[in-house]
Amino acid sequence: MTTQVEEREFQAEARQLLELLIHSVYSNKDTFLRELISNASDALDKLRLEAFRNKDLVVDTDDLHIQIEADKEARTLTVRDNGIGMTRDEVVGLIGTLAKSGTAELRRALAEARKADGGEAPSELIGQFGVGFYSTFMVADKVTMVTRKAGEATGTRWESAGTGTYTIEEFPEAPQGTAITLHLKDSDDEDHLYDYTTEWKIREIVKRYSDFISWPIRMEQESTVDGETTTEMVTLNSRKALWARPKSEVTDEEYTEFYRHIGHAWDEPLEVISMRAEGTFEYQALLFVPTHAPHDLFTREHKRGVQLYVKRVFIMDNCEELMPQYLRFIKGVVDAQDLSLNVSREILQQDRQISRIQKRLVKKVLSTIKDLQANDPGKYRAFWGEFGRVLKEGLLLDFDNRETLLEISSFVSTHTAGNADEPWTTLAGYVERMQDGQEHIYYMTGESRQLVENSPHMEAFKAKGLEVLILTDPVDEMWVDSVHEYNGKQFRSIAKGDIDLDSDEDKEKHEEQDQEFADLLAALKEALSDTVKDVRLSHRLTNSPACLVGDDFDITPTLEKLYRASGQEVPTVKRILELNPTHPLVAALRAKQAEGSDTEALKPTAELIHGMALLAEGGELSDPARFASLLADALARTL
Ligand SMILES: Nc1ncnc2c1ncn2[C@@H]1O[C@H](COP(=O)(O)OP(=O)(O)OP(=O)(O)O)[C@@H](O)[C@H]1O
Repeated sequence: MTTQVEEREFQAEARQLLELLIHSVYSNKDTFLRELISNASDALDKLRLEAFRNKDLVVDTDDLHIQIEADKEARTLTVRDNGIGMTRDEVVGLIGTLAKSGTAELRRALAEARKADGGEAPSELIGQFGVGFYSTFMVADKVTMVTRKAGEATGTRWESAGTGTYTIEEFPEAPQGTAITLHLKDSDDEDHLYDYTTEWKIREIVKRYSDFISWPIRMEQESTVDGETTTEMVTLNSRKALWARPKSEVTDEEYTEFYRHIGHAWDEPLEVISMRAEGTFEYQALLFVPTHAPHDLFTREHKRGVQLYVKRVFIMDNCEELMPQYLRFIKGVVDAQDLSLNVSREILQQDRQISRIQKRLVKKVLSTIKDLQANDPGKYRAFWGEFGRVLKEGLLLDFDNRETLLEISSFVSTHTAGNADEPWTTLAGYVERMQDGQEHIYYMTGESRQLVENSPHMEAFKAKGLEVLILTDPVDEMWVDSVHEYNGKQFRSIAKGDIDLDSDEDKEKHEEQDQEFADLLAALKEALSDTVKDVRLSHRLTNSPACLVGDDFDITPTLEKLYRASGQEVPTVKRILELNPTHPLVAALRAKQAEGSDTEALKPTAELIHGMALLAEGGELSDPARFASLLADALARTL
């Protein structure tokens, strides 16, 4: 059979990354072996599962393992597995391109670091990201991969020096699985580039990073007894499932490496949660709260959550039935004893035991966060900064745990804004600071802190020193509509409904003002009938002439925008224009009206006031050109 060697180019991003790795002075080069072993272990998991599910697949699963072969003379190191393997298209797609999350994030971080430094990016950055297969180019100047997908008749050989191109050809004699051979660079201890053909070095790396891998990692070992040299195959890893060992017997380092393996993560876990249930339905769980949020946490691509094992056998990644959406950042393993290996997503969805496990896991995660909040505020703040936005989705979705979620949530408020040490308040903190006679927890939603803080709606609250929660995450727009109270105190939007913070005495004055301004209000209402549903006097303004408010159950303009951005049709909600009777503009307008100016003449001013109110809260004018021309006319008349 003729095999044609084809030369191809790496995708542009992959080329940049390779360039970086080849010239990297990053000190921890040893991690390349962890990445290769991790990929091989995943490939073995996949094969076992596939063979179990697809009885027609002709594969030998008797001795699934990983083998490391070092050749001192040739200066090569090979990591071989007899796992699922890859087709030619998969090799091109998975290895030749760079669609992966971690690497995209790394490129972004590098570009940012470059911009900040104005020069070279610190190569230490690389070490914080899993660059997977590509990390081999830190230690090798040529990499050869031979692979055959389980069930396929022929294999593929891939080779690259990492300099922009790779070759790919058919390789009929490839055994099932994948063998990756690194043609090692010369060792240079100063550059942390060790001799990766030495047995002790390989042993050390496997022990440190991959001891828990459940498949045997084997290597030939030479020993000389009485001048006679013999070789034997030894297994380098203990293969102990970490979740089955008591927490006291596992070191932090072991947990970290395990977390990195299952979570495809590069950071340290913030918290480790270990659980076990015995009795009618036995399971063990090992969960991790990450330190950093992955960048794709808010995209549909985000997939890696909790893995399901059944009696030590890997069954599936991202088992949504075990962890609700709003805790999708939690990584880990649940190993259930009493499920069938054949279990499918459909079965899991209906399994009452599984939903019971989920309930317990959720309670445990939430109580861990609560403990952090009480006992380690620094860690809690780090957690909240990374995952608060996701956790708040639970306020909408998890009715059972709503109270706990409200307790462990934090918010920016007018009391905390700008305080770098204490940027958030809990609701308990807010309630403690409530003024005598204050009944509600006040909040305002909006697109940014600055817009909310400077919004006219805040004026009376600032004047009276009343604290307001500043809610600027998209999810805030949603939960405030379904969560009505915390500890008996109702939530109240300061941009909705009729807010009146004044005393009884003031209220009498308001009645008089309402009468005085009645004609003006009616005329403005008529002039603006296409845009607003009512015009009334305001009791929340002290400086601005006007603001726009919604009725209690109206959706906010920000929410309207969010719905539209997600492609949903929403009717435009007409709002209420509130005027400040003490503002000179409003007072003068009333005087003019009393003199008998007609509604037509009032119309341009009415439009301008409405436009100003919209701009003041950061809104968008529907016809900016018209607003500008009305403004120009009005100014011209003053000159
Ligand atoms: N030994 C292998 N056997 C089968 N497939 C493999 C093997 N090594 C890599 N692959 C495939 O190539 C893909 C890319 O591997 P790579 O190590 O670059 O990234 P990854 O493992 O997906 O991500 P991460 O770097 O975040 O761990 C893998 O997802 C897998 O599908």
